[in-house]
Amino acid sequence: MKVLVAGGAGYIGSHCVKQLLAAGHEPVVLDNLVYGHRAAVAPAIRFHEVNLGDKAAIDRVLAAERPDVVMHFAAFAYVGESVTDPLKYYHNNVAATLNLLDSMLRHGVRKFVFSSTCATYGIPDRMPITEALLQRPINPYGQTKLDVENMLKSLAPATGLSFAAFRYFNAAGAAEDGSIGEDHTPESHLIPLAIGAAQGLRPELQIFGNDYPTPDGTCLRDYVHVDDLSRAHIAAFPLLETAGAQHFYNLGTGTPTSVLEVIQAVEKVSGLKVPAKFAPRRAGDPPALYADATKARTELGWTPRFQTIQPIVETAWRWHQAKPKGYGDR
Ligand SMILES: O=c1ccn([C@@H]2O[C@H](COP(=O)(O)OP(=O)(O)O[C@H]3O[C@H](CO)[C@@H](O)[C@H](O)[C@H]3O)[C@@H](O)[C@H]2O)c(=O)[nH]1
Repeated sequence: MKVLVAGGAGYIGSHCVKQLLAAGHEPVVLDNLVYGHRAAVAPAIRFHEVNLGDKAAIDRVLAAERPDVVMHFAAFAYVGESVTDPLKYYHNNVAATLNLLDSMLRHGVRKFVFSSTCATYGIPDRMPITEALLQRPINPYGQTKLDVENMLKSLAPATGLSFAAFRYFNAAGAAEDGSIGEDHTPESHLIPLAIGAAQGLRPELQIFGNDYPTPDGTCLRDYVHVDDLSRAHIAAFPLLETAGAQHFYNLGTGTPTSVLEVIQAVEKVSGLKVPAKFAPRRAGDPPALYADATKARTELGWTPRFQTIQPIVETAWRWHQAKPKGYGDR
């Protein structure tokens, strides 16, 4: 398949591009490089430096490339910031996606894979989370992703668009060869911050809340390896052959891991101490989120190779050791 990967220079997108190549597909990357890194995409891959706010530019790319499938990873994904600047989230996560879909449909491209999130569930009534649970996001990040899911649902019957929307739990880890990994500027995610603190490259880690109703008082999350996520996207291609098909899948291991357990894993893997202190809760953080991914397992044959936090942190640690100096600078 020829696959246009929007956000292909970002964290999850770049890992997916690598997996697409390995599976014999033809990825083409579209990215504005505001958060992505050119160095995360192999030089041989065709690259369009385009902002999804620029409708004419997207149109030109779609007309020139005519891909079989579009995968869409380009979005803002920092939960804390979504609380302080929701408008930015509507521009970048909803309006930008509409531009992309509009252009796709005008050029007869009707297969779409969308990065959604477990943040669409908000604070769920039950755990683990199945796809059937009510979606009631508690931050604009989750809300904008749910808005796009709803947009896709209403477009599919009318336009023949077929799509798979993946509700990721916490994407984590790095390519096993250490070539690419997580690097956001500014960084807000737990594992890179904990590793940076251990290396003495970042300030002491703040643990956001130790009074949650969880076994050790810190939030529980479901950390899923980025290569496992990527494999699910590729496994969905056959489903997109049916015009108007709509698919939603949770992607997580089902293993709940607390913030303190992540810190312990980083200390064990690195042999270093993570300097950390307790801080107030962060707005918009649900106490616990972990997946029931039975649907992806049965319908896509998807089984995550990484089931627990330590081997995931091992890949992240390897990447942080290998990362070229200045990689995230701009
Ligand atoms: O400096 C930090 C950073 C994070 N945390 C905690 O660590 C956990 C994980 O946080 P983070 O790595 O920021 O991920 P989440 O906020 O859980 O958000 C991720 O998980 C969402 C689903 O909830 C995804 O959709 C988002 O893209 C992704 O950022 C949370 O309990 C945070 O409160 C800290 O204690 N200190």
